[in-house]
Amino acid sequence: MTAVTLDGKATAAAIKAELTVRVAALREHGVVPGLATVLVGSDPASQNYVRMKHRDCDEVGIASIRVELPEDATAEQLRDAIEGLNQDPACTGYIVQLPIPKHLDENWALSLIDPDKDADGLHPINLGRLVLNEPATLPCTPRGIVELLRRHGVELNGAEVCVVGRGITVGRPLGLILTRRSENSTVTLCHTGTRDLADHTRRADVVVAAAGVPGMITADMIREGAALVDVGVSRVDGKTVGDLAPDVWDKAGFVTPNPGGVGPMTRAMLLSNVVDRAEQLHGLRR
Ligand SMILES: Nc1nc(=O)c2c([nH]1)NC[C@@H]1CN(c3ccc(C(=O)N[C@@H](CCC(=O)O)C(=O)O)cc3)C=[N+]21
Repeated sequence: MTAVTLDGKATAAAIKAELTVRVAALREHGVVPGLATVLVGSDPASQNYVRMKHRDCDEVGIASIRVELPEDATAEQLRDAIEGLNQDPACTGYIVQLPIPKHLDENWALSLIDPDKDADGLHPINLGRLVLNEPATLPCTPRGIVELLRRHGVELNGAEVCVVGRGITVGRPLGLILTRRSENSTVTLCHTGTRDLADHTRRADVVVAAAGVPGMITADMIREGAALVDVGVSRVDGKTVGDLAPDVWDKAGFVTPNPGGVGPMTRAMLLSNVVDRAEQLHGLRR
């Protein structure tokens, strides 16, 4: 274990402390930020994530609203729930917990969210703003990864970053964020169609593993001293397993533990997006 730990849990705690101050200031202006979650169905992992998000809200003083729909909810019920939150002044930001049951269209549901209350940054308007270099609410996991690297002094300016995975919540938006002038990285976005993955990961100063394939990034695939970010969440024998193999710790310079890395940062950035939204909705920023 020679690598420095990119401690997401501790960094998230520091961010939550900063947010607590901003929430208190909002409350002094008579503004109470409120995060709502829409959970469709009863997947135990999703229930757990939603529970953690509400616990985080309590910690920093954000009010929280839970909306729950049955597994067999109709598109009309989901639309009514989303439109209800768009109209609800107590809700300053919200998310539709993904995945939703297969009979419902995820992109359709995301498109119904008021972009000004989109705490996940996954509404097409916000993703479009990101592409266009306009101010946008950014997706929580990519934002959390950038923040975690920055707070540990990992250089992104001019760095070669290899992102493994082209999903809508992580890989694709992360590539867009890192190639902005403010981050200034050179990004290689790898995926299941990549011919020689190791050829790309070996050249990288930073590897972000967001493929969801347990242990797929091994020590022989990375450059000595590289920073490694593990986004993978797979269940193997009742344990959470990431995309990094344990042997990377002896070769890398920085590694995110998993759990305790990207997950807590994702939740902290959700809170941060809610506070940003509440400040903006009430004319206190931007
Ligand atoms: N609309 C939407 N937004 C999301 O942000 C979203 C989503 N849907 N669907 C599911 C994924 C997954 N996700 C996680 C967040 C935190 C942890 C997390 O904090 N994990 C802890 C461990 C948790 C445990 O103890 O089981 C850790 O890594 O240390 C994990 C997973 C957010 N997601």
